[in-house]
Amino acid sequence: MELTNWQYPYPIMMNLAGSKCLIIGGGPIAERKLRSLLQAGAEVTVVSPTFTTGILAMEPQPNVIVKRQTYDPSIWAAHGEARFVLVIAATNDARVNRQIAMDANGSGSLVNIVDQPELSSFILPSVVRRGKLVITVSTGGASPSAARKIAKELDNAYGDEYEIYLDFLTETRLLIQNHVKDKEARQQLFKEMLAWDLMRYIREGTFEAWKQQFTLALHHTVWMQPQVQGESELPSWSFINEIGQQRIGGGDE
Ligand SMILES: C[C@@]1(CC(=O)O)c2cc3[nH]c(cc4nc(cc5[nH]c(cc(n2)[C@H]1CCC(=O)O)[C@@](C)(CC(=O)O)[C@@H]5CCC(=O)O)C(CC(=O)O)=C4CCC(=O)O)c(CCC(=O)O)c3CC(=O)O
Ligand SMILES: NC(=O)C1=CN([C@@H]2O[C@H](COP(=O)(O)OP(=O)(O)OC[C@H]3O[C@@H](n4cnc5c(N)ncnc54)[C@H](O)[C@@H]3O)[C@@H](O)[C@H]2O)C=CC1
Repeated sequence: MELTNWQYPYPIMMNLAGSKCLIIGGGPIAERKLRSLLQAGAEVTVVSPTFTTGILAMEPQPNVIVKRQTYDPSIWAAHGEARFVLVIAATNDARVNRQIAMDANGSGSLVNIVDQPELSSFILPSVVRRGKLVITVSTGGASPSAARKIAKELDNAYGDEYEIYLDFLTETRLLIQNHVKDKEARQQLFKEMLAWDLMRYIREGTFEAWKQQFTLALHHTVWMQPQVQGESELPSWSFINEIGQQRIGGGDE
């Protein structure tokens, strides 16, 4: 279906930890959306007269509130000031879903109407995760199956080593941010880090040994010595870069 009012979707990553969300409907589609909202740390109210066994199994969780009733606009008022950040209309009744889209208007909530993307303010992509790495695929509603298929291909292409890799980059980036005061040197270093063949070390099993050597060497650089912090005379970043490129085992280069 052509999403007539979806000319140029704006992709964002949201922090939903502790945010209140609402799902109307209790079928497999509602269940799928509930699962992903809970993983994101949201507090979810689910309104429906019937539920899948999967939803009922999630009911005891402290951040799941189940209401056994058909949709009623009073849910907005009953909820008072604390508005729902996200609302998902996932009933199998297109008219009810449309009504929810209208009632949500002006509530400040973003809405996903599972059978009418043209009434939605957000839609969900297919997702592949490797720790901090999140790869999302969207076709803007053109073909959810195609989005899923492409995500599956990426799922195969990006292995678990990316999780280890990103954890290392996070750790090292923080360390460098805290210790290397010179902005240009910092940014140069972040770029250089990407050229190090760390994925190869991870695959070869030499990563842990390399990391130990790297961390040790990094802590011995002038940057890590408290007395030189903030001083104008900074050593060249290329020193750390040299350490980064030093391989351990796995043959020579
Ligand atoms: C617009 C959107 C709104 C939204 O839900 O956010 C939407 C709408 C609709 N989906 C329909 C059908 C199917 N959807 C899936 C699967 C997924 N659908 C998802 C997202 C989206 N689906 C949004 C657009 C995403 C995009 O294209 O970028 C995924 C990616 C994410 C998620 O749901 O979390 C998730 C894969 C998760 C994974 O990776 O596994 C499957 C396959 C399956 O279930 O296995 C089928 C059956 C096959 C088919 O139709 O292709 C129908 C027709 C209903 C009917 O005809 O009855 C509509 C309504 C319409 O098209 O009008
Ligand atoms: N966006 C997506 O990814 C997809 C969307 N769909 C659409 O999503 C709809 C829902 O799919 P399923 O979960 O498989 O349907 P389903 O028929 O299994 O479940 C519908 C649920 O909605 C509840 N419901 C019905 N009327 C209600 C009301 N007035 N108030 C509250 N709850 C109500 C029912 O009790 C039931 O729990 C489908 O009709 C289809 O159009 C289908 C496939 C994928």
